[in-house]
Amino acid sequence: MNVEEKIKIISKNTAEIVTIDELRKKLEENQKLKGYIGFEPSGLFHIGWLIWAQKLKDLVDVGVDMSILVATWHAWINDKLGGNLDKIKLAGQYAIEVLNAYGVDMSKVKVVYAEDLVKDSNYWALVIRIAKNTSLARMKRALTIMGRKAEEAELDTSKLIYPAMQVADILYQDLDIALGGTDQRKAHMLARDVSDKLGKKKVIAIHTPLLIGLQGGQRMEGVEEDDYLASVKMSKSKPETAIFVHDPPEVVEAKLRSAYCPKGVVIDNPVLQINKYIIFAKDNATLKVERDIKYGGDIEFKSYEELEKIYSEGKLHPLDLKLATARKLNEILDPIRKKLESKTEFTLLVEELEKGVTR
Ligand SMILES: Nc1ncnc2c1ncn2[C@@H]1O[C@H](COP(=O)(O)OP(=O)(O)OP(=O)(O)O)[C@@H](O)[C@H]1O
Ligand SMILES: N[C@@H](Cc1ccc(O)cc1)C(=O)O
Repeated sequence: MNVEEKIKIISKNTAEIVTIDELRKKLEENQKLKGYIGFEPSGLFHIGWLIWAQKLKDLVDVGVDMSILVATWHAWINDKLGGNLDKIKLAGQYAIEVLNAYGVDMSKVKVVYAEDLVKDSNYWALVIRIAKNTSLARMKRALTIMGRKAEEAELDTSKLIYPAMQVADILYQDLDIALGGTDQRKAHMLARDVSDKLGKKKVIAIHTPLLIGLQGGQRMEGVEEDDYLASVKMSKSKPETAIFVHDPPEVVEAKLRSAYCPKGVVIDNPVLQINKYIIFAKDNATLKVERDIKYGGDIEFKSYEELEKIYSEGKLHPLDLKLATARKLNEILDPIRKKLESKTEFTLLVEELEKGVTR
């Protein structure tokens, strides 16, 4: 695979790469690249996460040495799962299982637990050096990477340490690439800025888009784009906005039937976004819409662009799109559901998490 082919695969369905020139240079120099994504293991895995899971897969496919950080301590700081570290760890194993079932070749991905990093005093030296090079205001603003507002730094002091830890995760592991949704941007920019001062490698940030929640969104003047997206994204702590990977087929269909999807509207339409970022993210994907002959008969889309065009022209009824999307999404989720059903420890965890999601 040549450099341009690699770049094409890496950049497909990304919101931004900071910077693409740095990435190209490293690929041209044939450097062996090390990348990571971190996540807080705090419960149910929703389909928004499949967007970065796909990118994780792509990066593995082009030969990047990827690791996944199970951010147990970070989740604990962020008050997830009632502060129960055992449950947090189990939720981490559950997410790894989902990634495996989704088709990420986990034999090629190193799984790192936050415990592995925090046991080394050098890690903590880095955290302090990062804090020393970051203003309090910037550290507070970075709290959006944990789904919190800057003011929430006042809740307890550990929250202020979280962004420095996330930056230390990157610098400590000497990474070339940090992957995450666009809401992780502030951590990655901070890592890039302090790396110069600390004489560390400047990480390349790859950001995947945030899937909007099933309720869609209402843009308001004066609200910054990042804040808007963070408030309307599909989120596990707002289960009513989300389709979870373990949801049974009929639940997936019911959720899609009631999703925001006005006729002809493309912007912030979750059903179209599911097509763009999840269904058509797969090679050679198609979407078959079954319709009565009097409504134009069956139609098969071979690319997302084709689908978007027809939909924006009002030539495809929302319900037809929703039902076709449910069918296709269920095909993608089927192997994940089957894998999870066969593991009782995870079925119990899912049941428990469904009863009382804490953040
Ligand atoms: N709706 C989404 N679409 C795409 N990626 C997402 C979405 N929500 C979160 N992510 C990405 O998933 C990773 C884990 O995020 P996070 O744990 O904050 O998920 P979450 O569902 O928003 O959880 P919480 O509701 O607990 O904040 C991050 O890289 C984040 O950017
Ligand atoms: N901040 C990320 C989780 C994370 C934690 C530590 C990291 O190094 C990376 C990512 C989130 O909320 O999902």
